[in-house]
Amino acid sequence: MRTAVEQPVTEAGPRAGHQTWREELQGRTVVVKFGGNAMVDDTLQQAFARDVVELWHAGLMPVVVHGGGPQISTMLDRLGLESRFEAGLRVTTPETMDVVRMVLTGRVQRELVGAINAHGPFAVGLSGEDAHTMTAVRRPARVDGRLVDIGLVGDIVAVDAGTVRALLDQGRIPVVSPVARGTDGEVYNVNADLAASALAVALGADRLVVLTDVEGLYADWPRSAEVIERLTAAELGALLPGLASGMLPKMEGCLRAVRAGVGRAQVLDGRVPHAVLDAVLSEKSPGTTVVPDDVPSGPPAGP
Ligand SMILES: Nc1ncnc2c1ncn2[C@@H]1O[C@H](COP(=O)(O)OP(=O)(O)O)[C@@H](O)[C@H]1O
Ligand SMILES: CC(=O)N[C@@H](CCC(=O)OP(=O)(O)O)C(=O)O
Repeated sequence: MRTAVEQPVTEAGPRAGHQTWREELQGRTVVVKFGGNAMVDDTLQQAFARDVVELWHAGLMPVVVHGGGPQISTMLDRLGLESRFEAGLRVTTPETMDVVRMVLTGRVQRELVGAINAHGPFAVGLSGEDAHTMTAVRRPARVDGRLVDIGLVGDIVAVDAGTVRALLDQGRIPVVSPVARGTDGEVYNVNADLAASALAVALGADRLVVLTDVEGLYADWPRSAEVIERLTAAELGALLPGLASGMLPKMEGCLRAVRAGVGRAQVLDGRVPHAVLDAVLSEKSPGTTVVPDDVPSGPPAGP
């Protein structure tokens, strides 16, 4: 059971149109992945921080997993190092890994923790490395049917959610960086969508919400901007091999989550102010929603 943090928040409160706040929201865990592309706009980052605090006030237990791909690329560029991706995953040399760790845990996570804590003593930042929260093994990328070595990129094989759960029980909002300890003693760079998915599964979360810089999964990207509003895990499984770039790990994360018991996974446009709040607290279901195979078709009801 969650205990209240000491300092009450005074400025955050219900937004108009959210009369659907209900008893059933109490105590639900929602893992929110905040993508690096949505983070480059400072106003959006402040709005996101406020939304997360509002979710907390509504009785939910939000957990944030952040990205930072563009921020890593900018820093690599400044240092004269190359940014290269295979199947949406960054090719990570030991030199790159130092920069990834520094930017994600040292800068992006700190900024987000600061933005949330402008509303009260809520956020506590941690890296997937801390207290064995995330353990990974080296993963290659699949490119044109071949497995390609991409260096220190990890796939999560174990999550110890104890520290995150303890923070939630204390009334905190954990902010987690997607860096993992390897079973071989190395430190691994983990795609943030896949890290959020693994954490959502380990926490038995009700929802995984992924904020990005497009409206959702486009059916025929880049030719058309028609968003797929809802699909089952089986339908997504069939589409997955045809997906490209950043959308591939994102949808792979959604698929893994709903297959492993998360109630639903949503990909939303993080450029829309308060997207996460509208998606979680109202019946509206923008973006793309992935549901388990046994959920009947039609608009999803409630959280
Ligand atoms: N089918 C698709 N639908 C939508 N976006 C797609 C699709 N395929 C590839 N993309 C690309 O994926 C990008 C989102 O992934 P990414 O850049 O990794 O974002 P984030 O930083 O939020 O994780 C979009 O901006 C778009 O360029
Ligand atoms: C292996 C891998 O690709 N890791 C990502 C980690 C950050 C991330 O995923 O950030 P976004 O969510 O903003 O894309 C990277 O190095 O860019």
